[in-house]
Amino acid sequence: MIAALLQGQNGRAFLTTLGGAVAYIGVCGVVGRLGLLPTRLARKMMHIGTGPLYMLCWPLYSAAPSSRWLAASVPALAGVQFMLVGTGIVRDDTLVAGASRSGRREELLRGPLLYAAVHVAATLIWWRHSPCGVLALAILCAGDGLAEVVGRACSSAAASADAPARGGKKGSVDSGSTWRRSVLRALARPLPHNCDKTVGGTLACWLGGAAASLPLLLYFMRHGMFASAGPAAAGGVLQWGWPLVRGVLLCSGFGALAESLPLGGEADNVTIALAVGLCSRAYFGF
Ligand SMILES: Nc1ccn([C@@H]2O[C@H](COP(=O)(O)OP(=O)(O)OP(=O)(O)O)[C@@H](O)[C@H]2O)c(=O)n1
Ligand SMILES: C/C(=C\CO)CCC[C@H](C)CCC[C@H](C)CCCC(C)C
Repeated sequence: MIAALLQGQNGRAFLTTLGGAVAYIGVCGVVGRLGLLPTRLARKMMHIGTGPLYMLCWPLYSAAPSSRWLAASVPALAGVQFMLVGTGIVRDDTLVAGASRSGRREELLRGPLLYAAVHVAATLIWWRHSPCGVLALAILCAGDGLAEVVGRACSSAAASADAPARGGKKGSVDSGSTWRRSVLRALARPLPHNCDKTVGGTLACWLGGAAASLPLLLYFMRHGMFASAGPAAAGGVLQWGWPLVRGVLLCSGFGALAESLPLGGEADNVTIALAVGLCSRAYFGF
């Protein structure tokens, strides 16, 4: 029965998605364990890459109603794996090295598990018949992921740009570095409503989320993924042009606003996806 199920188009699609998940998550783990990247960046690589790669597999599935369940079973299985490792039932030091900040297995039970749950929910609720799921996951992965990477980079670049000016001789700084220092200071400025996050990080979330969403939406449109909604869907917005770009920038802006909120913990994995999904539903209409 299972062999027969795995022989058809959906079986091949499932095995491709599962194989991709094992491979990509494994690579991130090895990168973290071998110290090829700092663990924080290895974790960001996993956070940023798994979602878009997962969605690239969606057109492989058939139009059968069961397809979304089969696709969603991959993040669900990953979530089970993270739960088993996070609780210590299964030992997987490579996975811990790739998915945790501190190297502690218990961390897998928070952000990563929520992230997997959001992927399951977005797949079952929106699947590939609506831009909501694509936007929610793309902005959660790319936007939220880049926010930390760019935000930290801006803060440290601004701090080191200011260091010689404080200690150097008067007049020893040329206008070019003055301009650069002003830009870095502006990007490193803390947000008025959340002093733990910066303007640069939030801009990266907004623009990075939009930059990841647009090609994915165009990829889905090219595969006729939204055709079931009918040509009049979204008032014809779902085609390359300013209305599409405007909608993506609006949804990504809502995602960046949600990411910037001082909610603490890993709640932003849910709030970003929810904010983007609702904004997308309001703008595109389905
Ligand atoms: N809009 C943002 C987001 C993050 N950061 C920088 O990245 C650090 C960590 O951000 P945070 O979102 O709290 O990261 P995590 O919650 O650890 O990451 P994740 O969302 O993947 O759980 C912040 O302290 C800040 O230095 C920033 O400058 N601006
Ligand atoms: C460290 C992470 C998040 C912290 O906010 C990433 C956690 C990874 C997920 C548990 C993996 C979920 C499964 C993927 C969505 C499936 C990817 C398949 C694709 C082909 C690589």
